[in-house]
Amino acid sequence: MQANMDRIPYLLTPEEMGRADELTIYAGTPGSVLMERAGGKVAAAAQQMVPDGGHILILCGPGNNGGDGFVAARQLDGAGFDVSVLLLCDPARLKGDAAQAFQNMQLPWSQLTEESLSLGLGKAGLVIDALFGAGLDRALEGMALKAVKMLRASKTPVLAVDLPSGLNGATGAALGAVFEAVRTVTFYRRKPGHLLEPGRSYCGIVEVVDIGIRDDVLKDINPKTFANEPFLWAAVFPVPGRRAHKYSRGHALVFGGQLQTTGASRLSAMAALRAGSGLVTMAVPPGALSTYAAHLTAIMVRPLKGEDALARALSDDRLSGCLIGPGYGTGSKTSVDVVSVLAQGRATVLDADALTCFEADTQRLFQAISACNTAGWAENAGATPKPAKVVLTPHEGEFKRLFPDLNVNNRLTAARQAAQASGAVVVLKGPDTVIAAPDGRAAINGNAPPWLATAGSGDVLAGLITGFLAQSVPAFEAAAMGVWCHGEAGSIAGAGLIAEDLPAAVQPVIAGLVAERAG
Ligand SMILES: NC(=O)C1=CN([C@@H]2O[C@H](COP(=O)(O)OP(=O)(O)OC[C@H]3O[C@@H](n4cnc5c(N)ncnc54)[C@H](O)[C@@H]3O)[C@@H](O)[C@H]2O)[C@@H](O)CC1
Ligand SMILES: [K+]
Repeated sequence: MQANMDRIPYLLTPEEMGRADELTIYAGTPGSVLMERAGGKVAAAAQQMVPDGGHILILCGPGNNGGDGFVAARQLDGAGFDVSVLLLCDPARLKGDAAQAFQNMQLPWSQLTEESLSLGLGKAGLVIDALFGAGLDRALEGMALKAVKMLRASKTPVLAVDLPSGLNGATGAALGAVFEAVRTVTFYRRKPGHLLEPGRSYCGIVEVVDIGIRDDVLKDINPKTFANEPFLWAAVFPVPGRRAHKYSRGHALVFGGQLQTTGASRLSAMAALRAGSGLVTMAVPPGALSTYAAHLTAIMVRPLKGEDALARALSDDRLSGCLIGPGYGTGSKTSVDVVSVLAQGRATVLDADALTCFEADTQRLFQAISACNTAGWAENAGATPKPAKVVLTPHEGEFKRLFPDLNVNNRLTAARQAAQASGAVVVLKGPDTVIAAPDGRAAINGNAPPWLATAGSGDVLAGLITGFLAQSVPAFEAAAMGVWCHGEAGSIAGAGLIAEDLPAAVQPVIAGLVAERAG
């Protein structure tokens, strides 16, 4: 259990981290000891960043983040480095462990002013930002704000303690001006703000260091936020057994658009096949059938013909995952078809047009999702919400159309609230895609290269998730593995990629995951 908790990529909000500190202190490790270890690790990082004898300027704030700075100053001085300490507040304001660390420092210090900072920057090879960490509760102002501007102009590298000052650790939001670090040393576990933009861009390289907090505390805290890394879903990653056949590996149904827009859903279907779905069928308008057929080989194509075409397409019991939306059109027929698909109770991904068409009537969508989630369960099968079967994959614009009241600037909370409101797993796409489940779990993705911002990339993602759903992977994990594989495929395809390159690039990603699991 302990070994596994080590590997689960938990992210702790600053409040949860405060609780981890409290529980550790309660269990017998004084806060001053934690601070000593934290400051020591910061000093060690600083030593790697400046040559022996280099000058290090340490900016210390009024709380425990500043306390870590005092400890680092003492240890760096002891190791022979030339350090200057600039204090933002009156030392009389320091309290508790930080006041003690200041006392123990026994080094000359100065007030942080424009003059002292300018003097320090003239000789420093590194600045340690120990102004504010988890306790920041408002935008930087006064001399802290001026310091951000002066540091930016001086181009001196910054090592941030816990978080670059000015950044909200829970949301990754800039509360105003923020220090730009080349490296951030944080304690015990990463915080959401290290992965969510713009926070991630301000942090530089994030290093997580051990300060002696034991994983036992996690049982009390029960964190529900994770980095989207393979350990999160490796246990349910679908690997075919030796006796597998194509019918045992799932059958995905992808709905295709009209003749003018066949490309989007074709990309999705290819991706569903690459994700490992044993069979993929496309249900397409009869007038576009020959176009689809001419461009697809391993994927079956069926015409959606006649009044009950949709019902017939959905009647195959072996279908295990559906995707509707890419290139489907935003007319009222789309919303009717989506409701019909969801009424079948199958695991389903709704993307693009299948989201936009509900802009004026989101309740109808949420009711259809609820019906999908409960389909197949006996009415008396417990009152608890049923596991989500539906995945929504909006980009920010689509998200705002479906959830106009939610604040997309706080992407983690917005995605969580959207998942709760809709009863679906919500994949809020972006450079820091957030995957949120109605049960409160959320994962933040960090491996997507900016080259993925290209036409058709989202269609591939929707297809990957559908392919995993079709193999009976639960919705949250299917969405998380789809997003991760998409990011890795983007890195493999590399600079200059186009969406057509992505399905093939998924193959080495899957091979790598399987090899890692075997080894
Ligand atoms: N025992 C612990 O709790 C540990 C805490 N550690 C450090 O402690 C930090 C958290 O310490 P604190 O909770 O004291 O918080 P901070 O050190 O981040 O600062 C909180 C103080 O700053 C003030 N403040 C907040 N925003 C301000 C603004 N914009 N302008 C001026 N003043 C502002 C607050 O009123 C409060 O007095 C962590 O980030 C980490 O660096 C580490 O030493 C490890 C152990
Ligand atoms: K800081």
